Amino acid sequence: MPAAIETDSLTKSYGDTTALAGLDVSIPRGEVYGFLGPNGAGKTTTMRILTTLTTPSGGDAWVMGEHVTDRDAVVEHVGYLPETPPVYDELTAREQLTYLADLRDLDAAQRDRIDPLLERFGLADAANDPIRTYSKGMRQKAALAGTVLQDPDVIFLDEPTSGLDPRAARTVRDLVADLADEGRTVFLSTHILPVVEELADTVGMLANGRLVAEGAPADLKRRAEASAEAGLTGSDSASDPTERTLEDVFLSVTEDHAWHGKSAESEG
Ligand SMILES: Nc1ncnc2c1ncn2[C@@H]1O[C@H](COP(=O)(O)OP(=O)(O)OP(=O)(O)O)[C@@H](O)[C@H]1O
Repeated sequence: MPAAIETDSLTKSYGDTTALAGLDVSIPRGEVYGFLGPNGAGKTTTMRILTTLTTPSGGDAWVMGEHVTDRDAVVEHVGYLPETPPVYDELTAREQLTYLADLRDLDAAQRDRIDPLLERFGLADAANDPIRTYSKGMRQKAALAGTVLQDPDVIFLDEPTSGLDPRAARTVRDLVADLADEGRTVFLSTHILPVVEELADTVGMLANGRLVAEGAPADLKRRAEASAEAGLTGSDSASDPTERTLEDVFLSVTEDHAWHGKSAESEG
């Protein structure tokens, strides 16, 4: 059975800027993969390639065994929640989901998911109110409902909790955990380390378009502890190696790779 997501030496350039410099990942079905990286590392570019919104410059990528150049085959399998929720202020949540169902030519069985989804995402009472009256968390939930409407196998989420208050962020994290429990593959891009520590089975750390570390969150922390004890890495935030966090790992591996291309600072 093919992996949910597979990339082989995937590259993407925009003019002189190298966004991806040879990405190799293999993500089994049903896994929550936390994709971490500083600004400009290439996270959004990766998700846009894997959802067929942009084409790679080189290398290969497959989603559920379908090559990303076969747009019709890939879109059947994927849902994508971009960083800015794609919702229309003047529509109600129910109208937004119906509009998406029309746009994607969904069948009656898929349309029957609209009401249960509104219920599940806590939007049933507000389903007939215009989205412009929603809080940020409600907007994000409406967008996430749209992402899973066609029952995708693989869900790509770009910073799904960014800008939400703690309660709304908790709700979105719980919904992501539920989606994973249903056996879907979740590709979760974020800067927010506690979110991946809580949700991810595997974490991939990206810097300058390359994967610089990969493993289970606990394994990455153990590796960081071991290298700290050996005096190999230094981070101010964890003088006690037993208290190393994923953040320390993230900071040390992304710093080590800063010389590969443009530095984070030069991105503006
Ligand atoms: N459409 C584009 N045209 C030109 N350059 C682009 C374009 N999209 C991305 N880039 C560049 O490619 C690099 C990777 O960008 P990308 O958006 O994939 O990073 P990211 O990891 O998602 O960053 P962030 O965390 O800030 O969203 C950056 O240097 C960015 O400026």
